[in-house]
Amino acid sequence: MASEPAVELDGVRKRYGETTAVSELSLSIRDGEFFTLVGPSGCGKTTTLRLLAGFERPTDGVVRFDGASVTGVPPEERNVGVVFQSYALFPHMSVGENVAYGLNFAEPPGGVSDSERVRELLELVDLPGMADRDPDTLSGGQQQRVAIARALAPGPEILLLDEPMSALDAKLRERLRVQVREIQQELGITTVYVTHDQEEALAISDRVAVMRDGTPEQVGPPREIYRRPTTPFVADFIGDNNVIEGTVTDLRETADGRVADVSVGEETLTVGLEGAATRGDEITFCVRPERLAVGDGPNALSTTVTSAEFLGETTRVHLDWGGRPLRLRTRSPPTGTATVTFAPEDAHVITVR
Ligand SMILES: Nc1ncnc2c1ncn2[C@@H]1O[C@H](COP(=O)(O)OP(=O)(O)OP(=O)(O)O)[C@@H](O)[C@H]1O
Repeated sequence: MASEPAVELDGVRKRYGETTAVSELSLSIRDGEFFTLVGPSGCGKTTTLRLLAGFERPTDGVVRFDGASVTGVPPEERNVGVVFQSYALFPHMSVGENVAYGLNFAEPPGGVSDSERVRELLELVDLPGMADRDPDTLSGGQQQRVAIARALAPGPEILLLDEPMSALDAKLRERLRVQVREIQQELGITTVYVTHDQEEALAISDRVAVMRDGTPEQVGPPREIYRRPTTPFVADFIGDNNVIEGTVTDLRETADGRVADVSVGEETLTVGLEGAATRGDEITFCVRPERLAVGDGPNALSTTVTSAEFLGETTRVHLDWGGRPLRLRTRSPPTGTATVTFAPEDAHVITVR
């Protein structure tokens, strides 16, 4: 028999007066999984995490850990470790005392002494020998790792992280996210992570839920979310994308598979098709900027360059295609006018109506 999900939200809704913070929230998170909630500000990520931590009680629905309801169980009895956006370390305590505080008078797991547990944890978060330091003398990234060590001190079964990197600069964030993933893998701890940063979400997660207006709009592994967005919102929010709408004028079989001819303004484009469609359907598809190429080929679009952003290895070029904006990512940016093309199989159909 398949084991129970480590964490389950079943038909959860949370209202604050007139505001619905989360609705129709049903998610199953597997044991040992690194699961990320990503979405724009106000989509209900923090509320979801607070429901899991036990700081909030759902208006409707059930929260389960390992198959058992914890809906009315207070935070201190949930066996979760929580790390917030701000490090919230106690400035009058040493690093080691901060970590030991996380034990909250509980016996350290594994029958070790408090000081041994602190030593183990500081090693885990790559701050060995820092126990006597003042938190003020550490960098933001190091302080956040102390906060993680403190949350892990009593050996929780679930780790909850709410935007733990948002106070750090970009370089530190990139380094810390790798460290967080390594810590999580080493412990194999079920982790729920909240971020508004889609790149961060793709980089560290086993699975991602893209949230919008209090509901997950798509749940899946990073590659699937990136390659096969199921809604225009996900296509647009995750990574850079060109989302295009048109009308199906024909359906054909080609050597490369089934395609639809799609009328977009004055032009007809050909896109690969996996699902069903009929002539006259309204279709929304997307093409990633790195899948557009300058030159001749199928789906040749005449464009004008409006601006370009140098990103190092590649340049993001903003194009105007008959009044529609398009983005191209390339190592050899065009100037002036450019014909760009994309292969039908590089178009991903999002919706057909
Ligand atoms: N305690 C509260 N009282 C009233 N409304 C709240 C409360 N907490 C959250 N909300 C509202 O619920 C909605 C979801 O908020 P939440 O903080 O969960 O979003 P979020 O995705 O975490 O946003 P952010 O990325 O800005 O933190 C918002 O409209 C917010 O204003």
